[in-house]
Amino acid sequence: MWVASSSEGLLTPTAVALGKFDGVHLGHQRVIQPVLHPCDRLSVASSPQSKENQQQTNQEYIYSTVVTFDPHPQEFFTGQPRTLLTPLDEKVQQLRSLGVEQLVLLPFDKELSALTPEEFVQKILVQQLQCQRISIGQDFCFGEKRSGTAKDLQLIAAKHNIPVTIVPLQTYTGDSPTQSSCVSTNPTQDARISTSLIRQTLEQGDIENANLLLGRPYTLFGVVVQGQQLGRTIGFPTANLELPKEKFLPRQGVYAVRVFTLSETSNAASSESLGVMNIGNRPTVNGTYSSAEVHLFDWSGDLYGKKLAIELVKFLRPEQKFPSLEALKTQIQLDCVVAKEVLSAEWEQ
Ligand SMILES: Cc1cc2nc3c(=O)[nH]c(=O)nc-3n(C[C@H](O)[C@H](O)[C@H](O)COP(=O)(O)O)c2cc1C
Ligand SMILES: Nc1ncnc2c1ncn2[C@@H]1O[C@H](COP(=O)(O)OP(=O)(O)OP(=O)(O)O)[C@@H](O)[C@H]1O
Repeated sequence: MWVASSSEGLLTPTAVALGKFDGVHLGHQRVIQPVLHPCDRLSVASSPQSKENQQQTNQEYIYSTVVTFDPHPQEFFTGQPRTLLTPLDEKVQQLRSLGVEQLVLLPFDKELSALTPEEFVQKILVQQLQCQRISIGQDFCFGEKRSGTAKDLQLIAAKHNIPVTIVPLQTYTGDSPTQSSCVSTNPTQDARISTSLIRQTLEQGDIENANLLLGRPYTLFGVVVQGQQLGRTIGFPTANLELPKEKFLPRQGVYAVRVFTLSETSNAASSESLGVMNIGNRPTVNGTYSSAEVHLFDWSGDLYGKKLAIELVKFLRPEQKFPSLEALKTQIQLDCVVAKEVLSAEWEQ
Protein backbone atom coordinates (compact mmCIF):
# COMPACT_ATOMS: atom_id res chain seq x y z
CA MET A 1 0.00 0.00 0.00
CA TRP A 2 1.21 3.46 -0.89
CA VAL A 3 1.50 5.98 1.97
CA ALA A 4 1.60 9.67 1.01
CA SER A 5 1.86 12.65 3.29
CA SER A 6 2.10 15.55 0.88
CA SER A 7 0.35 16.68 -2.26
CA GLU A 8 3.29 15.33 -4.25
CA GLY A 9 3.49 11.64 -5.05
CA LEU A 10 -0.24 11.03 -4.72
CA LEU A 11 -1.78 8.23 -6.77
CA THR A 12 -4.74 9.84 -8.55
CA PRO A 13 -7.64 9.79 -9.32
CA THR A 14 -9.01 8.43 -6.06
CA ALA A 15 -12.04 6.94 -4.36
CA VAL A 16 -11.80 8.29 -0.83
CA ALA A 17 -12.93 7.14 2.63
CA LEU A 18 -12.55 10.05 5.04
CA GLY A 19 -11.93 10.13 8.79
CA LYS A 20 -9.43 9.45 11.58
CA PHE A 21 -9.79 5.65 11.45
CA ASP A 22 -7.89 4.96 14.67
CA GLY A 23 -8.44 1.25 15.35
CA VAL A 24 -9.83 0.43 11.89
CA HIS A 25 -12.85 -0.97 13.76
CA LEU A 26 -16.02 -2.55 12.33
CA GLY A 27 -17.64 0.87 11.75
CA HIS A 28 -14.54 2.06 9.89
CA GLN A 29 -14.45 -1.12 7.82
CA ARG A 30 -18.02 -0.45 6.63
CA VAL A 31 -17.04 3.09 5.61
CA ILE A 32 -14.01 1.80 3.69
CA GLN A 33 -15.96 -0.92 1.82
CA PRO A 34 -17.56 1.33 -0.84
CA VAL A 35 -14.18 2.65 -2.04
CA LEU A 36 -12.59 -0.78 -2.48
CA HIS A 37 -12.37 -2.46 -5.84
CA PRO A 38 -15.20 -4.99 -6.34
CA CYS A 39 -13.06 -8.11 -5.84
CA ASP A 40 -11.75 -6.78 -2.52
CA ARG A 41 -15.23 -5.82 -1.42
CA LEU A 42 -16.37 -9.41 -1.77
CA SER A 43 -13.38 -11.17 -0.33
CA VAL A 44 -11.77 -8.42 1.77
CA ALA A 45 -8.58 -9.87 0.30
CA SER A 46 -5.11 -8.39 0.34
CA SER A 47 -4.40 -7.98 -3.36
CA PRO A 48 -6.34 -5.25 -5.15
CA GLN A 49 -7.88 -5.74 -8.59
CA SER A 50 -5.13 -5.27 -11.12
CA LYS A 51 -4.74 -1.90 -12.71
CA GLU A 52 -4.25 -3.61 -16.06
CA ASN A 53 -7.73 -5.21 -15.90
CA GLN A 54 -9.34 -1.83 -15.48
CA GLN A 55 -7.21 -0.26 -18.21
CA GLN A 56 -8.13 -3.06 -20.62
CA THR A 57 -11.78 -2.06 -20.27
CA ASN A 58 -10.72 1.53 -21.01
CA GLN A 59 -11.77 2.85 -17.62
CA GLU A 60 -9.57 5.31 -15.81
CA TYR A 61 -7.98 3.50 -12.86
CA ILE A 62 -9.25 4.83 -9.53
CA TYR A 63 -7.12 4.20 -6.44
CA SER A 64 -8.95 3.07 -3.32
CA THR A 65 -7.73 5.60 -0.78
CA VAL A 66 -8.15 6.30 2.91
CA VAL A 67 -7.63 9.96 3.77
CA THR A 68 -6.83 10.70 7.38
CA PHE A 69 -5.14 13.34 9.51
CA ASP A 70 -1.69 13.46 11.05
CA PRO A 71 -1.36 14.29 13.86
CA HIS A 72 -4.74 13.20 15.24
CA PRO A 73 -6.86 16.43 15.37
CA GLN A 74 -7.30 16.07 19.14
CA GLU A 75 -3.51 16.08 19.56
CA PHE A 76 -3.27 19.24 17.47
CA PHE A 77 -5.97 21.09 19.44
CA THR A 78 -4.89 20.02 22.95
CA GLY A 79 -1.13 20.05 22.34
CA GLN A 80 -1.01 16.76 24.28
CA PRO A 81 0.36 13.58 22.69
CA ARG A 82 -2.44 11.07 22.13
CA THR A 83 -2.13 7.32 22.42
CA LEU A 84 -3.57 5.32 19.54
CA LEU A 85 -5.29 1.95 19.12
CA THR A 86 -3.42 1.57 15.83
CA PRO A 87 -0.15 3.53 15.56
CA LEU A 88 0.76 4.24 11.93
CA ASP A 89 2.51 0.92 11.11
CA GLU A 90 -0.43 -1.04 12.43
CA LYS A 91 -2.96 1.13 10.65
CA VAL A 92 -1.09 0.61 7.37
CA GLN A 93 -1.09 -3.14 7.94
CA GLN A 94 -4.83 -3.23 8.70
CA LEU A 95 -5.79 -1.05 5.75
CA ARG A 96 -3.60 -3.09 3.41
CA SER A 97 -5.29 -6.29 4.54
CA LEU A 98 -8.68 -4.77 3.65
CA GLY A 99 -7.48 -4.03 0.10
CA VAL A 100 -6.88 -0.26 0.43
CA GLU A 101 -4.25 0.87 -2.09
CA GLN A 102 -3.29 4.26 -0.70
CA LEU A 103 -3.24 6.00 2.69
CA VAL A 104 -3.01 9.79 2.56
CA LEU A 105 -1.93 11.53 5.78
CA LEU A 106 -3.13 15.12 5.60
CA PRO A 107 -0.91 17.26 7.85
CA PHE A 108 -3.41 18.56 10.40
CA ASP A 109 -2.20 22.10 11.05
CA LYS A 110 -3.58 25.61 11.47
CA GLU A 111 -4.09 26.00 7.75
CA LEU A 112 -5.95 22.73 7.24
CA SER A 113 -8.09 23.20 10.35
CA ALA A 114 -9.14 26.66 9.10
CA LEU A 115 -10.45 25.46 5.72
CA THR A 116 -14.19 25.92 5.30
CA PRO A 117 -16.12 22.83 4.14
CA GLU A 118 -16.24 24.26 0.57
CA GLU A 119 -12.48 24.95 0.59
CA PHE A 120 -11.72 21.48 1.93
CA VAL A 121 -13.66 19.87 -0.91
CA GLN A 122 -12.19 22.16 -3.57
CA LYS A 123 -8.53 22.21 -2.46
CA ILE A 124 -8.04 18.78 -0.97
CA LEU A 125 -10.58 16.44 -2.48
CA VAL A 126 -10.94 17.90 -5.98
CA GLN A 127 -7.58 19.54 -6.73
CA GLN A 128 -5.13 17.39 -4.81
CA LEU A 129 -6.81 14.00 -4.78
CA GLN A 130 -8.86 14.21 -8.00
CA CYS A 131 -11.53 12.47 -6.03
CA GLN A 132 -14.17 10.51 -8.00
CA ARG A 133 -16.14 9.01 -5.13
CA ILE A 134 -16.37 9.55 -1.36
CA SER A 135 -17.47 7.41 1.57
CA ILE A 136 -18.11 8.71 5.09
CA GLY A 137 -20.07 7.76 8.19
CA GLN A 138 -23.39 9.39 9.02
CA ASP A 139 -21.87 11.43 11.85
CA PHE A 140 -18.86 12.67 9.87
CA CYS A 141 -17.98 16.35 10.48
CA PHE A 142 -15.37 18.35 8.63
CA GLY A 143 -14.00 21.81 7.91
CA GLU A 144 -13.41 24.75 10.19
CA LYS A 145 -14.78 24.07 13.71
CA ARG A 146 -16.28 20.81 12.37
CA SER A 147 -18.98 22.97 10.76
CA GLY A 148 -19.68 20.67 7.78
CA THR A 149 -21.91 17.61 8.17
CA ALA A 150 -22.14 14.45 6.05
CA LYS A 151 -25.15 15.97 4.22
CA ASP A 152 -23.18 19.17 3.57
CA LEU A 153 -20.38 17.11 2.04
CA GLN A 154 -22.91 15.38 -0.19
CA LEU A 155 -24.31 18.74 -1.37
CA ILE A 156 -20.91 20.37 -1.95
CA ALA A 157 -19.46 17.30 -3.67
CA ALA A 158 -22.51 17.08 -5.96
CA LYS A 159 -21.47 20.44 -7.44
CA HIS A 160 -18.28 18.67 -8.57
CA ASN A 161 -20.22 15.57 -9.71
CA ILE A 162 -18.69 13.47 -6.95
CA PRO A 163 -21.10 10.91 -5.45
CA VAL A 164 -20.95 10.51 -1.66
CA THR A 165 -21.94 7.31 0.16
CA ILE A 166 -23.16 8.04 3.70
CA VAL A 167 -22.80 4.84 5.71
CA PRO A 168 -25.44 4.37 8.45
CA LEU A 169 -24.05 4.22 11.96
CA GLN A 170 -22.89 0.77 13.00
CA THR A 171 -23.95 0.15 16.57
CA TYR A 172 -23.51 -2.47 19.20
CA THR A 173 -25.86 -4.01 21.75
CA GLY A 174 -23.06 -4.99 24.14
CA ASP A 175 -25.05 -7.76 25.78
CA SER A 176 -23.71 -10.75 23.92
CA PRO A 177 -19.95 -10.82 23.79
CA THR A 178 -19.71 -14.16 22.02
CA GLN A 179 -21.99 -13.39 19.06
CA SER A 180 -21.03 -11.27 16.11
CA SER A 181 -24.75 -10.54 15.65
CA CYS A 182 -24.45 -7.99 18.45
CA VAL A 183 -23.27 -5.52 15.81
CA SER A 184 -26.34 -3.83 14.38
CA THR A 185 -27.61 -0.65 12.78
CA ASN A 186 -30.19 0.33 15.38
CA PRO A 187 -28.92 3.65 16.70
CA THR A 188 -31.76 4.23 19.15
CA GLN A 189 -31.00 1.32 21.48
CA ASP A 190 -27.35 0.67 20.97
CA ALA A 191 -23.97 2.30 21.39
CA ARG A 192 -22.25 3.58 18.26
CA ILE A 193 -19.09 1.62 17.49
CA SER A 194 -16.31 4.16 17.91
CA THR A 195 -12.66 4.51 18.77
CA SER A 196 -13.71 6.09 22.07
CA LEU A 197 -15.97 3.16 23.00
CA ILE A 198 -13.18 0.67 22.26
CA ARG A 199 -10.73 2.70 24.39
CA GLN A 200 -13.26 2.61 27.26
CA THR A 201 -13.79 -1.15 27.01
CA LEU A 202 -10.02 -1.73 26.96
CA GLU A 203 -9.57 0.57 29.97
CA GLN A 204 -12.07 -1.64 31.82
CA GLY A 205 -10.23 -4.83 30.78
CA ASP A 206 -13.29 -5.90 28.77
CA ILE A 207 -11.22 -7.52 26.04
CA GLU A 208 -14.00 -9.72 24.67
CA ASN A 209 -16.16 -6.72 23.77
CA ALA A 210 -13.22 -4.65 22.51
CA ASN A 211 -12.31 -7.53 20.19
CA LEU A 212 -15.89 -7.74 18.92
CA LEU A 213 -16.02 -4.01 18.18
CA LEU A 214 -12.69 -4.18 16.38
CA GLY A 215 -13.60 -7.29 14.40
CA ARG A 216 -10.26 -8.84 15.42
CA PRO A 217 -8.24 -9.28 18.62
CA TYR A 218 -6.62 -6.19 20.15
CA THR A 219 -2.91 -6.80 19.51
CA LEU A 220 0.34 -5.44 20.93
CA PHE A 221 3.26 -5.47 18.49
CA GLY A 222 6.73 -5.10 19.98
CA VAL A 223 10.35 -6.15 19.99
CA VAL A 224 11.67 -8.31 22.85
CA VAL A 225 14.18 -6.42 25.02
CA GLN A 226 16.06 -7.25 28.22
CA GLY A 227 14.17 -7.05 31.53
CA GLN A 228 15.60 -7.43 35.03
CA GLN A 229 15.96 -11.18 34.41
CA LEU A 230 14.23 -11.95 37.71
CA GLY A 231 11.45 -13.95 36.04
CA ARG A 232 13.71 -16.93 35.35
CA THR A 233 14.68 -17.04 39.06
CA ILE A 234 11.05 -17.75 39.99
CA GLY A 235 10.54 -20.26 37.17
CA PHE A 236 8.63 -17.91 34.87
CA PRO A 237 10.94 -16.41 32.27
CA THR A 238 9.24 -13.54 30.46
CA ALA A 239 9.81 -11.76 27.17
CA ASN A 240 9.73 -8.01 27.87
CA LEU A 241 8.24 -6.04 25.03
CA GLU A 242 9.25 -2.64 23.77
CA LEU A 243 6.02 -1.15 22.38
CA PRO A 244 5.53 1.92 20.18
CA LYS A 245 5.36 4.78 22.68
CA GLU A 246 2.01 5.97 21.31
CA LYS A 247 0.31 2.56 21.61
CA PHE A 248 -2.84 2.67 23.76
CA LEU A 249 -2.49 0.17 26.61
CA PRO A 250 -5.46 -1.60 28.18
CA ARG A 251 -6.14 -1.91 31.92
CA GLN A 252 -3.06 -2.90 33.90
CA GLY A 253 -3.05 -6.54 34.95
CA VAL A 254 -2.73 -10.11 33.79
CA TYR A 255 -4.09 -11.47 30.48
CA ALA A 256 -4.49 -14.77 28.65
CA VAL A 257 -2.85 -14.23 25.26
CA ARG A 258 -1.96 -15.76 21.92
CA VAL A 259 1.56 -14.94 20.77
CA PHE A 260 2.92 -14.89 17.22
CA THR A 261 6.59 -14.56 16.31
CA LEU A 262 6.85 -12.32 13.26
CA SER A 263 9.32 -12.58 10.44
CA GLU A 264 11.67 -9.58 10.49
CA THR A 265 11.22 -8.74 6.83
CA SER A 266 7.58 -9.41 5.97
CA ASN A 267 5.79 -9.27 9.36
CA ALA A 268 4.28 -12.68 8.50
CA ALA A 269 3.52 -14.76 11.59
CA SER A 270 5.87 -17.75 11.69
CA SER A 271 4.72 -19.56 14.83
CA GLU A 272 1.92 -19.41 17.40
CA SER A 273 2.18 -19.97 21.17
CA LEU A 274 -0.15 -19.47 24.09
CA GLY A 275 0.79 -17.61 27.23
CA VAL A 276 0.10 -15.15 30.05
CA MET A 277 0.96 -11.48 29.94
CA ASN A 278 1.41 -8.86 32.65
CA ILE A 279 1.02 -5.18 31.91
CA GLY A 280 2.02 -2.96 34.82
CA ASN A 281 4.67 -1.59 37.15
CA ARG A 282 5.56 -4.84 39.00
CA PRO A 283 5.05 -3.46 42.53
CA THR A 284 6.30 -6.72 44.12
CA VAL A 285 9.82 -6.02 42.83
CA ASN A 286 9.45 -2.24 43.32
CA GLY A 287 9.28 -1.67 39.56
CA THR A 288 9.58 1.98 38.62
CA TYR A 289 8.21 1.95 35.06
CA SER A 290 5.35 0.27 33.24
CA SER A 291 6.25 -2.85 31.31
CA ALA A 292 4.51 -5.44 29.17
CA GLU A 293 5.88 -8.95 29.53
CA VAL A 294 4.74 -12.34 28.36
CA HIS A 295 5.43 -15.87 29.58
CA LEU A 296 4.97 -18.50 26.85
CA PHE A 297 3.70 -21.94 27.86
CA ASP A 298 5.94 -24.91 27.13
CA TRP A 299 8.56 -22.87 25.33
CA SER A 300 12.24 -22.28 25.87
CA GLY A 301 14.76 -20.40 23.76
CA ASP A 302 16.03 -16.92 23.02
CA LEU A 303 13.52 -14.29 21.92
CA TYR A 304 15.70 -11.18 22.32
CA GLY A 305 15.39 -8.92 19.29
CA LYS A 306 12.42 -10.88 17.90
CA LYS A 307 9.23 -9.10 16.91
CA LEU A 308 6.10 -10.47 18.57
CA ALA A 309 2.39 -9.90 18.03
CA ILE A 310 0.43 -10.47 21.24
CA GLU A 311 -3.30 -10.95 20.84
CA LEU A 312 -5.23 -10.21 24.03
CA VAL A 313 -7.91 -12.79 24.73
CA LYS A 314 -9.09 -12.21 28.32
CA PHE A 315 -8.28 -10.07 31.34
CA LEU A 316 -7.61 -12.40 34.28
CA ARG A 317 -6.89 -10.15 37.29
CA PRO A 318 -5.46 -6.78 38.33
CA GLU A 319 -1.77 -6.50 39.16
CA GLN A 320 -1.04 -6.83 42.91
CA LYS A 321 1.84 -6.20 45.32
CA PHE A 322 2.77 -9.57 46.85
CA PRO A 323 4.65 -9.92 50.17
CA SER A 324 7.34 -12.10 48.55
CA LEU A 325 8.54 -13.47 45.22
CA GLU A 326 7.37 -16.90 46.44
CA ALA A 327 3.79 -15.58 46.82
CA LEU A 328 3.98 -14.00 43.34
CA LYS A 329 5.22 -17.32 41.93
CA THR A 330 2.25 -19.19 43.45
CA GLN A 331 -0.15 -16.68 41.94
CA ILE A 332 1.48 -16.87 38.48
CA GLN A 333 1.11 -20.66 38.61
CA LEU A 334 -2.62 -20.14 39.15
CA ASP A 335 -2.74 -17.53 36.38
CA CYS A 336 -1.25 -20.09 33.99
CA VAL A 337 -3.90 -22.68 34.90
CA VAL A 338 -6.73 -20.19 34.35
CA ALA A 339 -5.21 -18.88 31.11
CA LYS A 340 -4.84 -22.41 29.70
CA GLU A 341 -8.52 -23.08 30.49
CA VAL A 342 -9.61 -19.83 28.85
CA LEU A 343 -7.49 -20.38 25.76
CA SER A 344 -8.49 -24.01 25.27
CA ALA A 345 -12.20 -23.12 25.70
CA GLU A 346 -11.71 -20.43 23.04
CA TRP A 347 -10.02 -22.92 20.75
CA GLU A 348 -13.00 -25.30 21.01
CA GLN A 349 -15.56 -22.62 20.06
C1 LIG B 1 1.55 -13.84 34.47
C2 LIG B 1 2.30 -12.79 35.23
C3 LIG B 1 1.67 -12.16 36.29
C4 LIG B 1 2.35 -11.18 37.03
N1 LIG B 1 1.71 -10.56 38.05
C5 LIG B 1 2.37 -9.66 38.80
C6 LIG B 1 1.73 -9.04 39.93
O1 LIG B 1 0.57 -9.25 40.23
N2 LIG B 1 2.47 -8.17 40.66
C7 LIG B 1 3.76 -7.87 40.35
O2 LIG B 1 4.37 -7.11 41.08
N3 LIG B 1 4.38 -8.40 39.29
C8 LIG B 1 3.73 -9.29 38.51
N4 LIG B 1 4.33 -9.87 37.43
C9 LIG B 1 5.64 -9.37 37.02
C10 LIG B 1 6.78 -10.01 37.74
O3 LIG B 1 7.09 -9.23 38.86
C11 LIG B 1 7.94 -10.07 36.78
O4 LIG B 1 7.66 -11.01 35.78
C12 LIG B 1 9.22 -10.45 37.45
O5 LIG B 1 9.57 -9.44 38.33
C13 LIG B 1 10.32 -10.64 36.42
O6 LIG B 1 10.60 -9.45 35.75
P1 LIG B 1 11.77 -9.42 34.65
O7 LIG B 1 11.27 -10.14 33.42
O8 LIG B 1 12.00 -7.94 34.39
O9 LIG B 1 12.94 -10.07 35.25
C14 LIG B 1 3.69 -10.83 36.67
C15 LIG B 1 4.29 -11.47 35.59
C16 LIG B 1 3.63 -12.44 34.88
C17 LIG B 1 4.31 -13.11 33.72
N1 LIG C 1 -19.95 3.17 13.95
C1 LIG C 1 -19.81 3.77 12.78
N2 LIG C 1 -20.69 3.56 11.78
C2 LIG C 1 -20.56 4.18 10.59
N3 LIG C 1 -19.56 5.03 10.32
C3 LIG C 1 -18.66 5.29 11.27
C4 LIG C 1 -18.72 4.67 12.55
N4 LIG C 1 -17.68 5.12 13.30
C5 LIG C 1 -17.00 5.97 12.52
N5 LIG C 1 -17.58 6.09 11.30
C6 LIG C 1 -17.15 6.88 10.18
O1 LIG C 1 -15.85 6.39 9.80
C7 LIG C 1 -15.01 7.49 9.49
C8 LIG C 1 -13.86 7.53 10.44
O2 LIG C 1 -14.35 7.68 11.77
P1 LIG C 1 -13.51 8.42 12.89
O3 LIG C 1 -12.31 7.61 13.17
O4 LIG C 1 -13.26 9.80 12.43
O5 LIG C 1 -14.49 8.41 14.13
P2 LIG C 1 -14.76 7.37 15.34
O6 LIG C 1 -14.38 5.96 15.02
O7 LIG C 1 -16.17 7.63 15.74
O8 LIG C 1 -13.78 7.82 16.46
P3 LIG C 1 -13.99 8.77 17.72
O9 LIG C 1 -14.53 7.90 18.81
O10 LIG C 1 -12.59 9.21 17.99
O11 LIG C 1 -14.94 9.84 17.28
C9 LIG C 1 -15.88 8.74 9.54
O12 LIG C 1 -16.38 9.00 8.25
C10 LIG C 1 -16.96 8.36 10.52
O13 LIG C 1 -18.16 9.09 10.33
